[in-house]
Amino acid sequence: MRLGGRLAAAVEVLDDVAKRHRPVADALKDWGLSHRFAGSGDRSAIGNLVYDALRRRRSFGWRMGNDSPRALVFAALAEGYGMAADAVAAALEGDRFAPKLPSAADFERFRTVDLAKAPDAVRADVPDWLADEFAISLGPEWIAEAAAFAERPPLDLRVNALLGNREEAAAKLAEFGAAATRLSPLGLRIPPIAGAGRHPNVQAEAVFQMGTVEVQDEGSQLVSLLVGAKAGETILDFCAGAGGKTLALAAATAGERRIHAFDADRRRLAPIYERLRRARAESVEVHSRTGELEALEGACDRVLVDAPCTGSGTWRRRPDAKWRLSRSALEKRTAEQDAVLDSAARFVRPGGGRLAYVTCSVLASENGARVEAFLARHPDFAVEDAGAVWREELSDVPPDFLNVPGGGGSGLLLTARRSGTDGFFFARLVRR
Ligand SMILES: C[S@@+](CC[C@H](N)C(=O)[O-])C[C@H]1O[C@@H](n2cnc3c(N)ncnc32)[C@H](O)[C@@H]1O
Repeated sequence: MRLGGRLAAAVEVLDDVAKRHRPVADALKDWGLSHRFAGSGDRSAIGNLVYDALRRRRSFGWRMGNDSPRALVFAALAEGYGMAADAVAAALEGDRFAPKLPSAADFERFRTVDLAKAPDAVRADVPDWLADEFAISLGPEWIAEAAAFAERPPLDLRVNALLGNREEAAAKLAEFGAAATRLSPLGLRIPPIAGAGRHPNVQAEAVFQMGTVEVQDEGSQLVSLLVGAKAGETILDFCAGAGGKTLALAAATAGERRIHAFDADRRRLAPIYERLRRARAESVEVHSRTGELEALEGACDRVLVDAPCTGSGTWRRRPDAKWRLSRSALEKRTAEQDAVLDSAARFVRPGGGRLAYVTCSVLASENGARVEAFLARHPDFAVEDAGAVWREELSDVPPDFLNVPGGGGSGLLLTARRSGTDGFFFARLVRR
Protein backbone atom coordinates (compact mmCIF):
# COMPACT_ATOMS: atom_id res chain seq x y z
CA MET A 1 0.00 0.00 0.00
CA ARG A 2 1.09 3.55 -0.58
CA LEU A 3 0.91 6.27 2.05
CA GLY A 4 -2.57 7.47 0.93
CA GLY A 5 -4.11 4.03 1.43
CA ARG A 6 -2.53 3.70 4.87
CA LEU A 7 -3.88 7.10 5.92
CA ALA A 8 -7.36 6.27 4.63
CA ALA A 9 -7.27 2.97 6.52
CA ALA A 10 -6.26 4.74 9.76
CA VAL A 11 -9.18 7.18 9.32
CA GLU A 12 -11.56 4.26 8.74
CA VAL A 13 -10.37 2.46 11.90
CA LEU A 14 -10.65 5.61 14.04
CA ASP A 15 -14.18 6.16 12.71
CA ASP A 16 -15.08 2.63 13.67
CA VAL A 17 -13.66 3.05 17.20
CA ALA A 18 -15.56 6.32 17.68
CA LYS A 19 -18.90 5.22 16.25
CA ARG A 20 -19.07 1.76 17.79
CA HIS A 21 -17.25 2.53 21.08
CA ARG A 22 -15.13 -0.55 20.58
CA PRO A 23 -11.55 -1.35 21.60
CA VAL A 24 -9.01 -0.21 19.04
CA ALA A 25 -7.28 -3.60 18.98
CA ASP A 26 -10.57 -5.22 17.81
CA ALA A 27 -11.15 -2.54 15.17
CA LEU A 28 -7.62 -2.98 13.79
CA LYS A 29 -7.95 -6.76 13.75
CA ASP A 30 -11.25 -6.56 11.85
CA TRP A 31 -9.76 -4.13 9.37
CA GLY A 32 -6.90 -6.57 8.77
CA LEU A 33 -9.28 -9.49 8.24
CA SER A 34 -11.28 -7.61 5.64
CA HIS A 35 -8.18 -6.25 3.84
CA ARG A 36 -6.02 -9.34 3.46
CA PHE A 37 -3.91 -7.73 0.71
CA ALA A 38 -2.34 -5.45 3.34
CA GLY A 39 1.13 -6.62 4.33
CA SER A 40 2.59 -6.61 7.83
CA GLY A 41 4.43 -3.32 7.15
CA ASP A 42 1.12 -1.70 6.16
CA ARG A 43 -0.60 -3.00 9.28
CA SER A 44 2.04 -1.69 11.64
CA ALA A 45 2.13 1.72 9.88
CA ILE A 46 -1.67 1.98 10.12
CA GLY A 47 -1.61 0.80 13.74
CA ASN A 48 0.99 3.43 14.68
CA LEU A 49 -1.06 6.23 13.09
CA VAL A 50 -4.20 5.08 14.90
CA TYR A 51 -2.52 4.65 18.28
CA ASP A 52 -0.63 7.95 18.03
CA ALA A 53 -3.86 9.77 17.09
CA LEU A 54 -5.67 8.26 20.08
CA ARG A 55 -2.85 8.92 22.53
CA ARG A 56 -2.89 12.62 21.75
CA ARG A 57 -6.42 13.09 20.53
CA ARG A 58 -7.08 16.31 22.42
CA SER A 59 -3.81 18.13 21.84
CA PHE A 60 -3.71 17.07 18.17
CA GLY A 61 -7.33 18.22 17.71
CA TRP A 62 -6.64 21.53 19.37
CA ARG A 63 -3.51 22.17 17.33
CA MET A 64 -5.26 21.21 14.06
CA GLY A 65 -8.36 23.21 14.99
CA ASN A 66 -10.42 20.08 14.25
CA ASP A 67 -10.62 16.69 15.95
CA SER A 68 -12.17 14.63 13.15
CA PRO A 69 -10.47 11.24 12.55
CA ARG A 70 -9.02 12.64 9.30
CA ALA A 71 -7.48 15.68 11.02
CA LEU A 72 -6.07 13.47 13.80
CA VAL A 73 -4.47 11.04 11.36
CA PHE A 74 -2.76 13.87 9.47
CA ALA A 75 -1.63 15.30 12.82
CA ALA A 76 -0.15 11.93 13.75
CA LEU A 77 1.62 11.82 10.40
CA ALA A 78 3.00 15.36 10.72
CA GLU A 79 4.14 14.79 14.31
CA GLY A 80 5.38 11.20 14.15
CA TYR A 81 7.22 11.53 10.87
CA GLY A 82 8.16 15.19 11.10
CA MET A 83 6.46 15.88 7.73
CA ALA A 84 5.62 19.48 6.80
CA ALA A 85 2.56 20.35 4.65
CA ASP A 86 4.46 20.45 1.36
CA ALA A 87 6.17 17.13 2.07
CA VAL A 88 2.80 15.49 2.83
CA ALA A 89 1.30 16.98 -0.34
CA ALA A 90 4.25 15.78 -2.43
CA ALA A 91 4.08 12.27 -0.93
CA LEU A 92 0.36 12.03 -1.75
CA GLU A 93 0.56 13.53 -5.24
CA GLY A 94 -1.53 11.39 -7.62
CA ASP A 95 -2.40 8.89 -4.84
CA ARG A 96 -6.12 8.28 -5.49
CA PHE A 97 -6.64 6.49 -2.16
CA ALA A 98 -5.41 9.42 -0.06
CA PRO A 99 -7.97 11.20 2.15
CA LYS A 100 -8.50 14.90 1.51
CA LEU A 101 -5.56 16.87 2.88
CA PRO A 102 -6.04 19.50 5.61
CA SER A 103 -5.33 22.98 4.24
CA ALA A 104 -1.81 24.45 4.35
CA ALA A 105 -3.16 26.91 6.97
CA ASP A 106 -4.32 24.00 9.18
CA PHE A 107 -0.88 22.41 8.91
CA GLU A 108 0.72 25.74 9.73
CA ARG A 109 -1.52 26.18 12.77
CA PHE A 110 -0.66 22.65 13.86
CA ARG A 111 3.06 23.40 13.62
CA THR A 112 3.12 26.84 15.21
CA VAL A 113 0.24 27.17 17.69
CA ASP A 114 1.39 27.46 21.31
CA LEU A 115 0.03 24.46 23.20
CA ALA A 116 0.91 26.19 26.47
CA LYS A 117 -2.15 28.39 25.85
CA ALA A 118 -4.52 25.43 25.61
CA PRO A 119 -6.77 24.38 28.53
CA ASP A 120 -5.06 22.10 31.07
CA ALA A 121 -6.94 18.94 30.09
CA VAL A 122 -5.97 19.49 26.42
CA ARG A 123 -2.28 19.83 27.31
CA ALA A 124 -2.57 16.74 29.49
CA ASP A 125 -4.46 14.85 26.76
CA VAL A 126 -7.17 13.65 29.14
CA PRO A 127 -10.97 14.10 29.21
CA ASP A 128 -12.13 17.26 31.04
CA TRP A 129 -13.81 15.37 33.87
CA LEU A 130 -10.51 13.67 34.74
CA ALA A 131 -8.47 16.86 35.08
CA ASP A 132 -9.26 17.31 38.79
CA GLU A 133 -8.59 13.62 39.50
CA PHE A 134 -5.20 13.90 37.82
CA ALA A 135 -4.33 17.13 39.62
CA ILE A 136 -5.15 15.57 43.01
CA SER A 137 -3.35 12.35 42.16
CA LEU A 138 -0.17 13.69 40.56
CA GLY A 139 0.37 17.08 42.14
CA PRO A 140 1.61 20.36 40.66
CA GLU A 141 3.26 18.66 37.66
CA TRP A 142 0.19 16.65 36.76
CA ILE A 143 -0.04 17.99 33.20
CA ALA A 144 3.45 16.84 32.30
CA GLU A 145 2.79 13.55 34.15
CA ALA A 146 -0.42 12.92 32.21
CA ALA A 147 1.18 13.95 28.89
CA ALA A 148 3.94 11.37 29.45
CA PHE A 149 1.22 8.70 29.33
CA ALA A 150 0.51 9.87 25.75
CA GLU A 151 3.96 8.85 24.48
CA ARG A 152 4.80 5.61 22.68
CA PRO A 153 5.79 2.91 25.22
CA PRO A 154 8.85 0.66 25.17
CA LEU A 155 8.59 -3.14 25.10
CA ASP A 156 9.81 -4.58 28.40
CA LEU A 157 10.74 -8.16 29.18
CA ARG A 158 11.40 -9.90 32.48
CA VAL A 159 14.12 -12.48 32.60
CA ASN A 160 12.94 -15.66 34.34
CA ALA A 161 15.52 -16.26 37.05
CA LEU A 162 14.46 -19.94 37.17
CA LEU A 163 15.84 -20.46 33.67
CA GLY A 164 18.39 -17.81 32.77
CA ASN A 165 20.18 -14.61 33.53
CA ARG A 166 19.86 -11.12 32.16
CA GLU A 167 23.23 -10.91 30.39
CA GLU A 168 22.64 -14.08 28.37
CA ALA A 169 19.07 -13.09 27.49
CA ALA A 170 20.23 -9.60 26.46
CA ALA A 171 22.86 -11.11 24.17
CA LYS A 172 20.19 -13.24 22.47
CA LEU A 173 18.00 -10.17 21.91
CA ALA A 174 20.82 -7.75 21.06
CA GLU A 175 19.64 -7.31 17.44
CA PHE A 176 16.46 -5.67 18.81
CA GLY A 177 18.37 -3.20 20.96
CA ALA A 178 17.38 -4.91 24.24
CA ALA A 179 19.22 -3.33 27.16
CA ALA A 180 19.05 -3.64 30.94
CA THR A 181 16.21 -1.69 32.59
CA ARG A 182 17.11 1.10 35.01
CA LEU A 183 15.21 -0.04 38.09
CA SER A 184 14.26 -3.69 37.76
CA PRO A 185 17.23 -6.03 38.22
CA LEU A 186 15.46 -8.56 35.98
CA GLY A 187 14.31 -6.35 33.12
CA LEU A 188 15.29 -5.83 29.50
CA ARG A 189 13.94 -2.93 27.50
CA ILE A 190 13.44 -2.65 23.76
CA PRO A 191 12.98 1.07 22.93
CA PRO A 192 9.68 2.53 21.73
CA ILE A 193 8.79 2.12 18.06
CA ALA A 194 10.17 4.81 15.76
CA GLY A 195 8.15 6.16 12.80
CA ALA A 196 6.23 3.49 10.91
CA GLY A 197 8.18 0.63 12.45
CA ARG A 198 7.02 -2.04 14.85
CA HIS A 199 8.29 -3.91 17.85
CA PRO A 200 9.93 -7.25 17.17
CA ASN A 201 7.78 -10.33 17.57
CA VAL A 202 9.68 -11.53 20.64
CA GLN A 203 7.14 -14.30 21.19
CA ALA A 204 8.60 -16.02 18.14
CA GLU A 205 12.13 -15.99 19.58
CA ALA A 206 13.62 -19.14 21.13
CA VAL A 207 14.46 -17.24 24.30
CA PHE A 208 10.72 -16.57 24.79
CA GLN A 209 9.51 -19.99 23.66
CA MET A 210 11.93 -21.67 26.07
CA GLY A 211 10.59 -19.61 28.98
CA THR A 212 13.70 -17.52 29.64
CA VAL A 213 11.89 -14.22 29.09
CA GLU A 214 8.31 -13.05 29.54
CA VAL A 215 6.74 -9.80 28.32
CA GLN A 216 6.13 -7.61 31.39
CA ASP A 217 6.35 -3.86 31.89
CA GLU A 218 9.19 -2.79 34.19
CA GLY A 219 6.66 -1.24 36.61
CA SER A 220 4.87 -4.56 36.90
CA GLN A 221 8.20 -6.29 37.56
CA LEU A 222 8.99 -3.80 40.32
CA VAL A 223 5.69 -4.15 42.17
CA SER A 224 6.00 -7.95 41.93
CA LEU A 225 9.44 -7.74 43.57
CA LEU A 226 8.13 -5.37 46.26
CA VAL A 227 5.64 -8.02 47.39
CA GLY A 228 8.80 -9.51 48.91
CA ALA A 229 7.96 -13.18 48.30
CA LYS A 230 10.59 -15.50 49.79
CA ALA A 231 11.20 -19.21 49.30
CA GLY A 232 9.34 -21.27 51.89
CA GLU A 233 6.56 -18.76 52.42
CA THR A 234 2.90 -19.39 51.64
CA ILE A 235 1.82 -16.86 49.05
CA LEU A 236 -1.57 -16.12 47.53
CA ASP A 237 -1.95 -14.14 44.31
CA PHE A 238 -5.63 -13.34 44.77
CA CYS A 239 -6.27 -11.57 41.43
CA ALA A 240 -3.97 -13.67 39.28
CA GLY A 241 -5.72 -13.18 35.93
CA ALA A 242 -3.45 -14.33 33.11
CA GLY A 243 -0.63 -14.67 35.63
CA GLY A 244 1.79 -11.85 34.81
CA LYS A 245 2.66 -11.29 38.46
CA THR A 246 2.22 -14.94 39.49
CA LEU A 247 5.08 -15.85 37.15
CA ALA A 248 7.27 -13.12 38.67
CA LEU A 249 6.46 -14.35 42.19
CA ALA A 250 7.27 -17.94 41.21
CA ALA A 251 10.67 -16.88 39.88
CA ALA A 252 11.35 -14.88 43.07
CA THR A 253 10.67 -17.86 45.32
CA ALA A 254 12.97 -20.18 43.37
CA GLY A 255 10.39 -22.84 42.68
CA GLU A 256 9.19 -23.86 46.17
CA ARG A 257 5.68 -25.29 45.94
CA ARG A 258 3.89 -22.64 47.98
CA ILE A 259 2.30 -20.16 45.57
CA HIS A 260 -1.44 -20.16 45.11
CA ALA A 261 -2.99 -18.31 42.19
CA PHE A 262 -6.70 -17.46 42.26
CA ASP A 263 -9.05 -15.31 40.22
CA ALA A 264 -12.79 -14.82 40.63
CA ASP A 265 -13.17 -15.06 36.85
CA ARG A 266 -12.16 -18.50 35.59
CA ARG A 267 -11.96 -17.31 31.97
CA ARG A 268 -9.30 -14.78 32.89
CA LEU A 269 -7.15 -17.55 34.36
CA ALA A 270 -7.18 -19.56 31.12
CA PRO A 271 -3.79 -18.38 29.74
CA ILE A 272 -2.00 -18.98 33.05
CA TYR A 273 -1.58 -22.73 32.59
CA GLU A 274 0.42 -22.48 29.38
CA ARG A 275 2.47 -19.56 30.72
CA LEU A 276 3.36 -21.47 33.89
CA ARG A 277 4.40 -24.51 31.82
CA ARG A 278 6.62 -22.42 29.58
CA ALA A 279 8.25 -20.68 32.56
CA ARG A 280 8.59 -24.04 34.36
CA ALA A 281 7.02 -22.40 37.40
CA GLU A 282 6.19 -25.64 39.18
CA SER A 283 5.66 -23.96 42.54
CA VAL A 284 2.25 -22.57 41.54
CA GLU A 285 -1.11 -24.15 42.29
CA VAL A 286 -4.00 -22.56 40.37
CA HIS A 287 -7.45 -22.31 42.01
CA SER A 288 -10.58 -21.30 40.18
CA ARG A 289 -13.07 -21.82 43.02
CA THR A 290 -13.24 -19.94 46.32
CA GLY A 291 -13.90 -23.19 48.20
CA GLU A 292 -10.41 -24.42 47.30
CA LEU A 293 -8.88 -21.59 49.32
CA GLU A 294 -10.39 -22.54 52.73
CA ALA A 295 -7.18 -24.05 54.07
CA LEU A 296 -5.35 -20.80 53.34
CA GLU A 297 -7.47 -18.61 55.64
CA GLY A 298 -5.21 -16.86 58.14
CA ALA A 299 -2.28 -18.90 56.79
CA CYS A 300 -0.63 -16.81 54.04
CA ASP A 301 2.62 -14.98 54.65
CA ARG A 302 1.88 -12.75 51.69
CA VAL A 303 -1.28 -11.99 49.78
CA LEU A 304 -1.13 -9.95 46.59
CA VAL A 305 -4.20 -8.02 45.47
CA ASP A 306 -3.51 -6.82 41.93
CA ALA A 307 -6.89 -5.14 41.85
CA PRO A 308 -9.24 -4.57 38.93
CA CYS A 309 -8.82 -0.87 38.05
CA THR A 310 -9.31 1.75 35.36
CA GLY A 311 -5.86 0.98 33.93
CA SER A 312 -5.03 4.69 33.74
CA GLY A 313 -1.35 3.78 34.13
CA THR A 314 -1.41 1.77 30.90
CA TRP A 315 -2.85 4.39 28.57
CA ARG A 316 0.36 4.50 26.51
CA ARG A 317 -0.54 0.95 25.41
CA ARG A 318 -4.35 1.25 25.48
CA PRO A 319 -5.08 4.88 24.61
CA ASP A 320 -8.66 4.16 23.54
CA ALA A 321 -9.51 3.20 27.16
CA LYS A 322 -8.72 6.78 28.21
CA TRP A 323 -11.59 8.16 26.14
CA ARG A 324 -14.06 5.41 27.09
CA LEU A 325 -13.58 5.80 30.85
CA SER A 326 -16.55 7.38 32.63
CA ARG A 327 -17.10 8.63 36.15
CA SER A 328 -19.54 5.79 36.81
CA ALA A 329 -16.98 3.21 35.62
CA LEU A 330 -14.43 4.72 38.02
CA GLU A 331 -16.94 4.48 40.87
CA LYS A 332 -17.67 0.86 39.97
CA ARG A 333 -13.95 0.07 40.10
CA THR A 334 -13.43 1.66 43.52
CA ALA A 335 -16.32 -0.41 44.92
CA GLU A 336 -14.75 -3.57 43.44
CA GLN A 337 -11.40 -2.61 44.96
CA ASP A 338 -12.92 -2.35 48.45
CA ALA A 339 -14.68 -5.68 47.99
CA VAL A 340 -11.61 -7.51 46.74
CA LEU A 341 -9.43 -6.14 49.56
CA ASP A 342 -12.00 -7.27 52.13
CA SER A 343 -12.16 -10.76 50.57
CA ALA A 344 -8.38 -11.10 50.42
CA ALA A 345 -7.66 -9.83 53.95
CA ARG A 346 -8.87 -12.99 55.67
CA PHE A 347 -6.09 -15.05 54.08
CA VAL A 348 -3.31 -12.97 55.64
CA ARG A 349 -1.60 -14.61 58.62
CA PRO A 350 -2.14 -12.62 61.83
CA GLY A 351 1.12 -11.64 63.48
CA GLY A 352 3.18 -10.40 60.57
CA GLY A 353 1.52 -11.56 57.34
CA ARG A 354 1.61 -8.99 54.50
CA LEU A 355 -1.09 -7.73 52.17
CA ALA A 356 0.23 -6.04 49.03
CA TYR A 357 -2.20 -3.75 47.19
CA VAL A 358 -1.39 -2.96 43.57
CA THR A 359 -3.20 -1.13 40.79
CA CYS A 360 -2.07 -0.12 37.32
CA SER A 361 -3.78 3.22 37.86
CA VAL A 362 -2.43 6.58 38.98
CA LEU A 363 -5.76 7.89 40.30
CA ALA A 364 -5.71 8.57 44.06
CA SER A 365 -9.33 7.48 44.41
CA GLU A 366 -8.27 3.95 43.37
CA ASN A 367 -5.04 3.98 45.35
CA GLY A 368 -4.30 5.76 48.63
CA ALA A 369 -8.00 6.40 49.22
CA ARG A 370 -8.72 2.67 49.01
CA VAL A 371 -5.90 1.88 51.43
CA GLU A 372 -7.20 4.46 53.90
CA ALA A 373 -10.75 3.12 53.64
CA PHE A 374 -9.46 -0.42 54.15
CA LEU A 375 -7.48 0.57 57.25
CA ALA A 376 -10.61 2.20 58.70
CA ARG A 377 -12.51 -1.08 58.22
CA HIS A 378 -9.63 -3.33 59.35
CA PRO A 379 -7.85 -1.90 62.39
CA ASP A 380 -5.75 -5.07 62.65
CA PHE A 381 -3.75 -3.93 59.60
CA ALA A 382 -1.13 -1.15 59.38
CA VAL A 383 0.57 0.26 56.29
CA GLU A 384 4.34 -0.24 55.98
CA ASP A 385 6.65 2.58 54.98
CA ALA A 386 6.98 2.21 51.21
CA GLY A 387 10.51 3.64 51.15
CA ALA A 388 11.63 1.04 53.68
CA VAL A 389 9.94 -1.71 51.65
CA TRP A 390 11.76 -0.57 48.50
CA ARG A 391 15.11 -0.49 50.28
CA GLU A 392 14.47 -3.95 51.74
CA GLU A 393 13.42 -5.59 48.47
CA LEU A 394 15.35 -3.59 45.85
CA SER A 395 17.84 -0.85 46.71
CA ASP A 396 17.87 2.89 47.37
CA VAL A 397 14.66 4.45 46.17
CA PRO A 398 14.58 7.69 44.21
CA PRO A 399 12.49 9.91 46.54
CA ASP A 400 10.15 11.03 43.77
CA PHE A 401 8.36 7.70 43.67
CA LEU A 402 7.23 8.06 47.27
CA ASN A 403 5.63 11.39 46.73
CA VAL A 404 1.99 10.41 46.29
CA PRO A 405 0.00 13.64 46.53
CA GLY A 406 -3.43 13.04 48.00
CA GLY A 407 -2.52 9.38 48.22
CA GLY A 408 -2.81 9.14 51.97
CA GLY A 409 -0.62 6.69 53.83
CA SER A 410 2.63 5.38 52.56
CA GLY A 411 2.18 4.36 48.98
CA LEU A 412 4.50 4.27 46.04
CA LEU A 413 3.55 5.66 42.66
CA LEU A 414 5.38 4.74 39.47
CA THR A 415 4.64 6.84 36.40
CA ALA A 416 5.86 7.13 32.81
CA ARG A 417 7.54 10.43 33.73
CA ARG A 418 9.05 9.49 37.11
CA SER A 419 10.11 5.90 36.65
CA GLY A 420 9.80 5.53 32.87
CA THR A 421 7.33 2.69 33.38
CA ASP A 422 3.60 2.14 33.13
CA GLY A 423 1.76 3.76 36.04
CA PHE A 424 1.50 1.57 39.14
CA PHE A 425 0.48 2.12 42.74
CA PHE A 426 1.89 -0.12 45.45
CA ALA A 427 1.23 -0.29 49.18
CA ARG A 428 2.13 -3.09 51.60
CA LEU A 429 0.16 -3.65 54.78
CA VAL A 430 1.06 -5.82 57.73
CA ARG A 431 -1.47 -7.73 59.84
CA ARG A 432 -0.85 -7.30 63.53
C1 LIG B 1 -5.48 -6.28 37.05
S1 LIG B 1 -6.22 -7.78 36.70
C2 LIG B 1 -5.01 -8.95 37.19
C3 LIG B 1 -3.78 -9.01 36.32
C4 LIG B 1 -2.80 -10.10 36.71
N1 LIG B 1 -2.48 -10.09 38.11
C5 LIG B 1 -1.50 -10.00 35.93
O1 LIG B 1 -0.49 -9.52 36.45
O2 LIG B 1 -1.50 -10.44 34.78
C6 LIG B 1 -7.42 -7.92 37.98
C7 LIG B 1 -8.08 -9.28 38.12
O3 LIG B 1 -8.88 -9.26 39.31
C8 LIG B 1 -9.93 -10.19 39.13
N2 LIG B 1 -10.96 -9.93 40.15
C9 LIG B 1 -11.89 -8.96 40.17
N3 LIG B 1 -12.64 -9.04 41.29
C10 LIG B 1 -12.16 -10.08 42.01
C11 LIG B 1 -12.49 -10.66 43.28
N4 LIG B 1 -13.49 -10.16 44.02
N5 LIG B 1 -11.77 -11.71 43.71
C12 LIG B 1 -10.75 -12.19 42.97
N6 LIG B 1 -10.39 -11.70 41.76
C13 LIG B 1 -11.07 -10.65 41.29
C14 LIG B 1 -10.36 -9.96 37.71
O4 LIG B 1 -11.04 -11.09 37.19
C15 LIG B 1 -9.01 -9.68 37.01
O5 LIG B 1 -8.51 -10.86 36.39
